[in-house]
Amino acid sequence: MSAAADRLNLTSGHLNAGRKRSSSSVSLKAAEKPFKVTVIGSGNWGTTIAKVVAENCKGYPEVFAPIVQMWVFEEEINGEKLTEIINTRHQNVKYLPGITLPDNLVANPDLIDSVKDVDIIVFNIPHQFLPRICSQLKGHVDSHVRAISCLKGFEVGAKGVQLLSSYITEELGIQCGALSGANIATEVAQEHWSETTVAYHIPKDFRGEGKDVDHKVLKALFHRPYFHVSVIEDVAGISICGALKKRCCLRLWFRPKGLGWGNNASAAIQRVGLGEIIRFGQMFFPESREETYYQESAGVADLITTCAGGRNVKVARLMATSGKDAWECEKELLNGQSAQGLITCKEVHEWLETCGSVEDFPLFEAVYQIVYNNYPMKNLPDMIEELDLHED
Ligand SMILES: NC(=O)C1=CN([C@@H]2O[C@H](COP(=O)(O)OP(=O)(O)OC[C@H]3O[C@@H](n4cnc5c(N)ncnc54)[C@H](O)[C@@H]3O)[C@@H](O)[C@H]2O)C=CC1
Ligand SMILES: O=C(CO)COP(=O)(O)O
Repeated sequence: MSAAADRLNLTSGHLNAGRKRSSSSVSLKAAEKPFKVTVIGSGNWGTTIAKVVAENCKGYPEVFAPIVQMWVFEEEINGEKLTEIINTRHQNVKYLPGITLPDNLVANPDLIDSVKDVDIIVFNIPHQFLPRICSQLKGHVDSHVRAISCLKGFEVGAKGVQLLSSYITEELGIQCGALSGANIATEVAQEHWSETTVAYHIPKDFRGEGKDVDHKVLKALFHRPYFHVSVIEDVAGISICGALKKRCCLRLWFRPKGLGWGNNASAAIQRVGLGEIIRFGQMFFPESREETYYQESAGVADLITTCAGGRNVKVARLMATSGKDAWECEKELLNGQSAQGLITCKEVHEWLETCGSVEDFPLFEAVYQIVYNNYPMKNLPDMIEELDLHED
């Protein structure tokens, strides 16, 4: 293949050097052996990202193998296996109804088989299932494999609070970046324009352009005309935003409306929440960059969209208006999907308690007390105020 012919032009997007956007096309070297991609997870976001990835794998056969495997936690829907429904009718009728999936996306219920000979794994499951998935994958994933985590959450355990990408790297011995943004899954699935942020560090054992995953390959894998990708280095920054915005703050965002308060109250809570997210990053992940919170889709933009229409907000709204507990509301509203804010809220509280830092995060703590100890929501302003006074 000639030097000119073995390079592809990605003209629809911009690859970022730091935050400098370039509107010029990106030249991508054809892969020596097209990268084989597997998506682990088939929920609302898992299926959406699998659709995006499968479209691009079909579109760039010089870079990616055309068939994309999607590992599905098998279940029966009206007597039919979900994998069979996806592979024959090309729809995930339970988690992403009404969206036609590309026919090169193959649902596979066998986790180990789905990662056979794979080069790139895209993790996309609710974070509470990650430890079990990783323990099953151990020994079945070669160290040359690269990964991207689309999960939003932390792993909190004996080692403290860990990014999920770092957890995957530690458990499986593979380089892992992250994808996070203002991305309500159904909007992306319907191809309504959205932005996202991918963050990835090129590892020391990088094997070279055309042989290994770099920022251009990741851009080609995730960028669509309706899904614009910026690729940066700050894995910690985008992961912290994704985990904390909905887990610990967001649930409150809709509460003001549930309580009959207005936009001013919502804005106040978002302001305090953003401050606490940044403080959390600075305290526990000093490598994260403050500008990521303001400039990237994964930062304040995700905060805004999730407050406006995310699942955690819907759960919070029902809690506020019905008086039911969070888990009842999750069950009633989400048909098997997960409002993971409920779990992260507790995990973060326990971690802050261990560190003696609860008082540095009055809003996070107020959310925890409301969800787990039935503190009245209407006391929120005072709870934040009181804790502020404590600080003084
Ligand atoms: N849905 C959304 O709009 C967005 C979600 N995210 C994040 O993406 C990640 C994945 O979320 P979704 O795909 O929306 O999941 P989801 O909330 O739709 O969860 C359902 C998924 O969990 C699976 N599941 C149930 N029990 C399981 C088990 N025991 N083991 C393994 N899997 C099991 C189900 O089969 C299904 O695929 C989460 O971290 C979420 O925070 C990020 C951006 C947008
Ligand atoms: O992460 C999301 C949007 O970016 C979706 O948040 P929810 O899980 O609250 O729906």
